Amino acid sequence: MPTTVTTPVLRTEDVRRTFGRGAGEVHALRGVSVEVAAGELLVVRGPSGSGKTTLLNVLGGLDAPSSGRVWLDDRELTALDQDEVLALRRDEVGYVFQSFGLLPVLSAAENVEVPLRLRRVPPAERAARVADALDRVGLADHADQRPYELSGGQQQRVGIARALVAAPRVLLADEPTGQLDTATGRRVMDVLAELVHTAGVAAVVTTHDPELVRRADRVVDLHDGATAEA
Ligand SMILES: Nc1ncnc2c1ncn2[C@@H]1O[C@H](COP(=O)(O)OP(=O)(O)OP(=O)(O)O)[C@@H](O)[C@H]1O
Repeated sequence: MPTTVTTPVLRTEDVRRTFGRGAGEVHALRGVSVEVAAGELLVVRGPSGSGKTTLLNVLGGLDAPSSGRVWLDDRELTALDQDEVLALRRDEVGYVFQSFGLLPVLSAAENVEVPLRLRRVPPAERAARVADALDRVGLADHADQRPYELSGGQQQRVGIARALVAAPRVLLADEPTGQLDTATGRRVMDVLAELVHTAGVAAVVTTHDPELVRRADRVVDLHDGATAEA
């Protein structure tokens, strides 16, 4: 039987993150080693204050660990300078935010288009990719509506389309269903999980929702900044 070797796209090695000093020191991450492969949905679960957001920030290059290393493919994020990390983030990482993070003056299509403009994709290609991304999240008929004209679940699906439109290697989502009612959150999570699998993106999603965990390929529990595989 041939064995399938899945090389991780994103990986941390003994990452520690300490905030403050002396008596006020907080050890947000205490030696976290995680990895996620292409097409894999890794859910990071943990109580409030366990270090989930800190871990996502470190994975996405928004924050640097106090020690340890982060790799995106064969590039060590923790060894790059700020401009290189910025470029990598722009080109290879998509984010989904708990509060959707859509620009209120832009239509759904224009919101989804933003990452393509940042990458200087030509207009005709932008239009085709935006239409395809909206179609994939089931919002082809809502392209011209502004965020306030959409439900919470629809807004988050726009957020997912925007995160994936530029075909990033990595998708990071911090409690993406945290602002949605349970049923809507689960439908949004179905869309997210399916797109992660079809797009082959390496995804890390934090959550409290036990149902969301069910859609994960792998679950890591975080407690006081330390991990245990569930
Ligand atoms: N910039 C910072 N300065 C000081 N302490 C911080 C900072 N960011 C996070 N922390 C602390 O690190 C710990 C982990 O925080 P983090 O936000 O990563 O937890 P979380 O699991 O995402 O929590 P929640 O589920 O409430 O969002 C907490 O004790 C928090 O107070």
